[in-house]
Amino acid sequence: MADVWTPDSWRTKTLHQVPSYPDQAKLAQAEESLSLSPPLVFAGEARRLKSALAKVADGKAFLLQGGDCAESFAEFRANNIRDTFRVMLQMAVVLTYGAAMPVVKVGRMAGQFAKPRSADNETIDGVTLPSYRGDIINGIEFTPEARIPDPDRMLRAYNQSASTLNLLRAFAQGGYADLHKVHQWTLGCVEGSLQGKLYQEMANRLSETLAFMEACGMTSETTPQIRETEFFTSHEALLLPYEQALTRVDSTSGDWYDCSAHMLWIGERTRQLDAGHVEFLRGVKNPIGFKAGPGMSGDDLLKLIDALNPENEPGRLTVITRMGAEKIEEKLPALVRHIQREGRSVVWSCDPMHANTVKATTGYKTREFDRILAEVRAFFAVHKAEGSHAGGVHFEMTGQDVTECVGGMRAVTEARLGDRYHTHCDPRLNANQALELAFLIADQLKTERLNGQAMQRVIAG
Ligand SMILES: O=C[C@H](O)[C@H](O)COP(=O)(O)O
Ligand SMILES: C=C(OP(=O)(O)O)C(=O)O
Repeated sequence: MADVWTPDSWRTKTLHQVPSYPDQAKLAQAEESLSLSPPLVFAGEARRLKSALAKVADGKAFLLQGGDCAESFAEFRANNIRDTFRVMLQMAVVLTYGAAMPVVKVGRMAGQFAKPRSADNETIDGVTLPSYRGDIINGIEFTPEARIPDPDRMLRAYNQSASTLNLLRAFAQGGYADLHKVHQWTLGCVEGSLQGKLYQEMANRLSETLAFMEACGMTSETTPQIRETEFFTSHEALLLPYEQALTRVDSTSGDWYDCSAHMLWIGERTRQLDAGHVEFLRGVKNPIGFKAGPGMSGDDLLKLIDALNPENEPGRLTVITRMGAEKIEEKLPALVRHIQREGRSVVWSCDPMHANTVKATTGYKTREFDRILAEVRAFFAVHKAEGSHAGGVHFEMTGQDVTECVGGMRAVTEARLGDRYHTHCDPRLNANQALELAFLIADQLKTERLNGQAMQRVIAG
């Protein structure tokens, strides 16, 4: 790894999953245009998220990270943004209730466009074309023209991210997220389901509490925590020309921040220690994460942690494990032990989506809700056994009533996958499935909290 980091030092490294643009002059123009455009987030916000994540690392808060697998130009609608935001709010309320601790909300939104792929090419009916890599790179249409990487797509993704972020900020701070509106966040597709009913009951209890607090003088006007919420954005920092172009020096601290999102992560396919993505992210001061799949050894994990967070700063690093329901109990304990033994501070988060992808007999890429649940349950069990904090979850989900993952209480069956299968890449949880998971996690967090209290009583004698 080069000693001196610069925003472009990644260019001297091996690159995985970054496209070669045939039109280099157009690429340079797009990068120039982005580098002259306003940042999407500012450094102070990224620092606030880092402080919030430091509390997660310390066992005093919980991270909820979720949103689209791949944002797309075609699905860019205010209602889609609002509905995903609503489900995130609902999940956060459910989790806050269970955990009795703050929930840090981070969307896979306003920038989650680029996708790493398992194969470079795709073949349909004997025709082979380059794979689709997300709307920021090429088009999903199966034509030779659409699949050519086009640098102008970066500008469109930037503009869409700016509008999305603008709306998210308005929702989070403009009154929509006021806790008095807890009943109104319910989506039509959730009404009448068991999780919808559970949510209504919890919302009723919350309303009573708010009425009590109001009687004590704490209202939306007096208490910003009731009136508004903090909502952060994140995406996989895959397309490095785009990330570099949005990287700026913060005038307050003199440090570099990638201002395309508050938090960035490195994917499972691009976390090689000596390659470009690790090189780029080690130099920006945002809170960052990386995915850890079942092939990760304790030593590899430690090396990556030390490369990305040499000062062991709490909140800087989130390890997003994605082991698969079958492997997590075998693989995760050793990693947790190793990191505890070496005294590193990380947020442990569970992505139960990416190692549980299967192909349905109908040909659709899907995930079984039961396996997602099983990975989440095992994640909590392992952390409980190792005495560490199960810090967060990371989901691909949407507020839309899609049929992409099979199972759940309002079961999506394999035969119905085709009804509303809209994802541009991987299958997402729909609103009902996401809320069902939130209730399960809330139960786990409640158990963790009550066990902790019991332990405190024993220690106190
Ligand atoms: O979302 C993540 C990846 O891009 C995705 O799982 C890769 O999918 P593929 O195996 O279809 O390329
Ligand atoms: C590609 C992703 O995940 P992973 O790197 O874990 O496969 C993702 O989260 O979109």
